[in-house]
Amino acid sequence: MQGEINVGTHVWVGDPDLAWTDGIVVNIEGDEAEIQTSDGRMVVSNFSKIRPKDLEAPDGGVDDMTKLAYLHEPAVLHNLATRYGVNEIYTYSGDILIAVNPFQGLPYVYDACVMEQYKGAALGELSPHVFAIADVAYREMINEGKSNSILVSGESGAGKTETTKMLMRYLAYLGGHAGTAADGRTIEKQVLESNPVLEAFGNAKTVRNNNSSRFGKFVEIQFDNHGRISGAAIRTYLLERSRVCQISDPERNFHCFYLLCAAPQEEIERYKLGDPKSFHYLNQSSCYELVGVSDSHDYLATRKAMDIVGIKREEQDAIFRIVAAILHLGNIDFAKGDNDSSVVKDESEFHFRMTADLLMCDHQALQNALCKRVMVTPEEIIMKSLNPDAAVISRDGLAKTIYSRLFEWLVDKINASIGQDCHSETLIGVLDIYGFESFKTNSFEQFCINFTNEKLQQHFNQHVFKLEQAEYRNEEIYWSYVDFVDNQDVLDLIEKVSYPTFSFSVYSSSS
Ligand SMILES: Nc1ncnc2c1ncn2[C@@H]1O[C@H](COP(=O)(O)OP(=O)(O)OP(=O)(O)O)[C@@H](O)[C@H]1O
Repeated sequence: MQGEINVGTHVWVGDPDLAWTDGIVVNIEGDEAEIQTSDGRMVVSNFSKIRPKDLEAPDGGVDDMTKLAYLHEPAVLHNLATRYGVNEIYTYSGDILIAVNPFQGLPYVYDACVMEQYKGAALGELSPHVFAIADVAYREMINEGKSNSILVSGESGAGKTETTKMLMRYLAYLGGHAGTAADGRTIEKQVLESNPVLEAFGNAKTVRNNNSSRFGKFVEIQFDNHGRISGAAIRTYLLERSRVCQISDPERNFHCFYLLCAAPQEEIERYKLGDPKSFHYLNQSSCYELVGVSDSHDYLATRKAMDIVGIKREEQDAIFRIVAAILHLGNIDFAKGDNDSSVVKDESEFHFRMTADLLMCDHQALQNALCKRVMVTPEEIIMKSLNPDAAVISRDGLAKTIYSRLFEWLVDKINASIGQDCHSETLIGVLDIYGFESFKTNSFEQFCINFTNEKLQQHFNQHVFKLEQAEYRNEEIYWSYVDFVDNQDVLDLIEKVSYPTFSFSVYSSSS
């Protein structure tokens, strides 16, 4: 790189605030260059943070990164920023589509005329678009008779879920109107309409996104021999269970808790709810409301969406009964009993009774589940009393388990209502999954999320670098080897671990 850069060369130089800024090299000494930046500053930088700038790059950027003279970070970022400046949010990098979140409605980008234009157009014939990717997946499925998957990846708030919705809308447009539910609703409509229900129970406000999906989703759209949608299934992964009992400022718990606290008065009274501030699972953060969002409106909208996806009124009542039970459960505190055991504190008695009543379970059974641990050995079953701290862990374990089972039940219910086509031989899958996460404190959940992403990255590396380069080598084509970070060793370390076998199993009654 250093050889390409001389005094007078136009370059990009690393900048702590802007990531990269452009300028001209005015002096070189050893490993360092002095650069006059285009915003009038003089900076000195090591060559490792300097990249050559292509002066012939078109003013409006290029629609495919492979057309860039230099394919380095500042060139890629500059190209995306230039295009974003003229509302071009999509750019190709070969046959991969990069989407930059516009954070504003762009109806003209997604309307019916645009869908019609992309129908059957070859990739690259029209401007980069998410519809073009869906179109290729669909055409290849029809022409080659094989299933395809589209992977939507990116960090939180990047726009994965919105992109997934656009993909689904376009696939529904291409393959719509084959199977209909008994009441005349099409399968594709039911899949799209399941979004508000999944979002109410699986989404939450985070620091980066007011409506962040706290689960991964793989939607399978099944097609018949004529290329028409004949069934669908939604599979979910890695629900962030820990959020049920632990939230940090200024985040919120899953939306459904706040929706229920803003339900009509009659329901509030039925479930003995009230101000969200009075519930431990909600008041660990000072954020209760979202700007521009009405929880009471969204509660009614969620009920309506549940009607649409075929969840009966009595089932809906049962769902919200469980949501209310979890809120009461979180308010149960424990005092020290005899011999290092714990008992429910007197002031929590009301919440304890409400939890048992709403879960329709025996009071003593709930007390045991919270305050005792059952250990099963080959010889006997041992009941061990828990101290108050352990009982709190047990309580939170129960809340997380009930919530994640409720979520799984909802997904199963939606799937049963949409219906799968067991005769379908081809499908298009759309995977919308969290990107890499790295927080101040990382837990097992981050480990699972990052491991999944590392596996997906490896799949990408395998196809984009390894197989491609192997083919060049076989065909003796001259190319310059692309160096990339290969974390296969890390994956092997995790995946090939052999677990010791235990001679007895431990069963905790609450998890
Ligand atoms: N194509 C788009 N057009 C308009 N607005 C968009 C678009 N993509 C994203 N947004 C806006 O950005 C917000 C965040 O997007 P989205 O929820 O899709 O992100 P995400 O990558 O799925 O995040 P998370 O991983 O946290 O769930 C959306 O609520 C929407 O306001």
